Amino acid sequence: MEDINMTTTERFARGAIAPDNRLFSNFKVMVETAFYGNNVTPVDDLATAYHNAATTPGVIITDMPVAHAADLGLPADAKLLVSNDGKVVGRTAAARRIIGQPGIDSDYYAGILREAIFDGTSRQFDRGDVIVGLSNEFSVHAHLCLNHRSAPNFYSYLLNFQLATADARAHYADSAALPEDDIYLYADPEWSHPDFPNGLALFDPAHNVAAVLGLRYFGELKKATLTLAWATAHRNGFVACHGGMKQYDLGDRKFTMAAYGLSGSGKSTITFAKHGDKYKVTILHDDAFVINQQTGSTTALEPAYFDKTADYHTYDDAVRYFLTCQNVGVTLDEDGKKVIVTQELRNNNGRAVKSRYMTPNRADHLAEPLDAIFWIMKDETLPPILQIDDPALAAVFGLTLATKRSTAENLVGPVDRNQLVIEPFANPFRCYPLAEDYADFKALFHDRGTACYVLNTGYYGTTKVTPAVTLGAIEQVANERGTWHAFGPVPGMQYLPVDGYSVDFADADYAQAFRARIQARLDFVNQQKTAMEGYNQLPADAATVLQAVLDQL
Ligand SMILES: Nc1ncnc2c1ncn2[C@@H]1O[C@H](COP(=O)(O)OP(=O)(O)O)[C@@H](O)[C@H]1O
Ligand SMILES: C=C(OP(=O)(O)O)C(=O)O
Repeated sequence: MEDINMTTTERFARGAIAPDNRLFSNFKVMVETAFYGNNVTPVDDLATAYHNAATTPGVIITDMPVAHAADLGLPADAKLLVSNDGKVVGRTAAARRIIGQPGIDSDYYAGILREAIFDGTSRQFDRGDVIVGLSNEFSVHAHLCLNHRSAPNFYSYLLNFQLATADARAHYADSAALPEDDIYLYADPEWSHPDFPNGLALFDPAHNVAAVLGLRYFGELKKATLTLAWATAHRNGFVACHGGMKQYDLGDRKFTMAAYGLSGSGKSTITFAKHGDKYKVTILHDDAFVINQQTGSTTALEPAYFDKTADYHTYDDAVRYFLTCQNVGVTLDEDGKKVIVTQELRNNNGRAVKSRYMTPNRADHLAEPLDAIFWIMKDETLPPILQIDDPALAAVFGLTLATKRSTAENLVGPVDRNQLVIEPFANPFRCYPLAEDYADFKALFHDRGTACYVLNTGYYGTTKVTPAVTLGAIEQVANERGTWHAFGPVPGMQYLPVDGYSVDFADADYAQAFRARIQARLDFVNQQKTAMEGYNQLPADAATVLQAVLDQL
């Protein structure tokens, strides 16, 4: 069977097509079958995908040329394409349902999905193939079947992941075999159902299939694919990371770091920071990668970047690398040319798919293990940067990563964006028990001696931590320059003094506020014993570590 597949399984010997083959499930069969309908057209080259996108009603073909068009396999005169979604301009976490998790009635969702797929047969779809994971250590074959009306997002998808061209297939043909299904993602934004007014993103992670229904935002397709790829990685000896990763070449040594943060919290800003071009920086990726648990090496999952356009003005040099934009404006420049309007003028969370050429020193795989992990939080009681020396505390701070939701997310119901939320390891896409990620990250700190820092990219008290402060702090860590001070009475934690962000545990209000935040973390750990029928319950040491901090305060 293996010899007719790449790293994951697409084809099956006829005798292996049976209910006792663990690679089959009803969801896998439902989703994959839809790909072969006569309403589905295969699209296997970027020129066709570009043409389909450019001719979709409402798409704007700007007058902004795409840099490196030919290198990317695009028509030489390809332009930046703009498509806009409507009311919802972010990812809807509330739409996610994971088969196999407590409270999810798999028969009910099987019925919903069969009906959705039948409903889709009245529309035209496109299908295409990509590779997720850009090294021979980890690469997964993935297939998308998407409503043709969403041709702009189909084009973005083929750009965002590695298109499975004959060359790319050959390149990854020798990859480590993964005993897993290929990924199949079916998506139909025109689906609607009264029970799911905010859409439905349904996953059968054990069989690498998902259906994204009634949702137009490109990030849904990207993150659905990563959800399955991360779970596959996790099952096969890799740590799944929702983070940005880069490596500084400091002459006599290298400094390899990753920053983990919830959507919109600063991963891209930190990863792409140029530090005034003082250092040669190699970028692995700003959103997703996996760590090989045996060797510590890292692999990026996507060649391109999908980022906010908030910090780019129309004439920013980086805009040359924008391939598509979502939820941004268009106006005419002084020559009457159609150009994009960014900086959130039209709506929040304007986005662009940008090519890898934006980062001249880009690597898909780094052999050197991580020197440091930065947890990005938004917790008013944390100074701009903390160092956590104690490996147990380092893992527990990642486990209880406290942050706020940004406009990258479409919040359903009365959810306050200023409410502190705990999002373990900044990964709301995990579809396996949390204790497994806790064990993986704990091993990085305990066994590999990876250093740990916490960045606060929100407010410290009422003072905003600016990107300049965050980037300056990271630079000091990379250069081993700063002088660290004990963080009040907490053993194993230190902070880097920054003007305007003083730390004073003698201030009773501050000490009390910090204590309350540690208590909130402990409460979160304890709640996992019963929440979701204990699916995410944690080993006792997680609570013990937090209780020990509380006892010191
Ligand atoms: N201290 C900070 N560090 C990083 N980004 C910050 C900070 N303060 C504000 N920001 C802003 O927050 C946004 C973070 O977005 P981005 O880096 O794209 O996040 P992500 O990659 O995690 O989705 C940017 O607009 C950035 O300018
Ligand atoms: C696109 C997303 O994430 P990020 O802001 O991390 O790029 C997302 O979560 O939908």
